[in-house]
Amino acid sequence: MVKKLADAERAAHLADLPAWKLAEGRDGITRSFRFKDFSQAFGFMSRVALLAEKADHHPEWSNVWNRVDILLTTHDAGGLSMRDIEMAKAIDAL
Ligand SMILES: C[C@H](O)[C@H](O)[C@H]1CNC2=NC(N)=NC(=O)C2=N1
Repeated sequence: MVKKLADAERAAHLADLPAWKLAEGRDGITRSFRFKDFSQAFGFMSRVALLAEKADHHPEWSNVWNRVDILLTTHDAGGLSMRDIEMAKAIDAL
């Protein structure tokens, strides 16, 4: 059973993810992406979707034209877990 990260763990892992921030009002991490146009944004979302399926760990996200906003939180843990950290690193590596 995946567990929520403790405060000290969060700080350590977030130091490696400078583009991600702790979410307001949700126990997770968020990042906003801007692309040239909708087609680029959707292509990015398609790649993230494949990562999510492979990891069985899925983002909460929204898309408006060239903007993609992602929240990563672990529903099974009720908050931020290592699965979110690992998914954020995989997304940053796309
Ligand atoms: C049954 C399935 O493995 C689980 O529901 C997975 C699916 N994707 C998931 N995604 C996220 N973000 N959190 C989860 O706890 C989670 N659990």
